[in-house]
Amino acid sequence: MTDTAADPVQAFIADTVSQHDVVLFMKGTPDAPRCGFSSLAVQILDHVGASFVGVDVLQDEALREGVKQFTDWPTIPQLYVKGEFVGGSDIVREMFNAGELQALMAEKGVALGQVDA
Ligand SMILES: N[C@@H](CCC(=O)N[C@@H](CS)C(=O)NCC(=O)O)C(=O)O
Ligand code: FES
Repeated sequence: MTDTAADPVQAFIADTVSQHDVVLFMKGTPDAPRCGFSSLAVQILDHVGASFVGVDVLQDEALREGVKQFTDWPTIPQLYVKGEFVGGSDIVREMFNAGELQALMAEKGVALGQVDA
């Protein structure tokens, strides 16, 4: 367990995932992903119509490492829904293919098919 109060990067991650329903820590931005794994996660989120906040870990080395510590998951991308870690691109793809990603969003009260403001 990391002490978020003592670590500003951990605190930033905790705040970000609590303030936004759907957050993708990724390489690059949703409009310009800089890795195929991040690109795949973006495409799936767009496809299901989920509005999400993309956080580019390539902008900050401490964030790139910190997000791995946050949920003890070694890679990027990382998807969070309502503050809970869902998985990386393999898990997101498998859940999408099984209809489970859409079900998870519905279960957690995340509106799909909304146009970004
Ligand atoms: N199989 C992984 C693919 C993601 C992956 O392997 N990411 C690597 C390359 S982009 C990574 O984050 N490595 C650590 C790093 O770049 O800091 C998934 O399901 O998300
Ligand atoms: S940046 Fe090389 S695999 Fe993601």
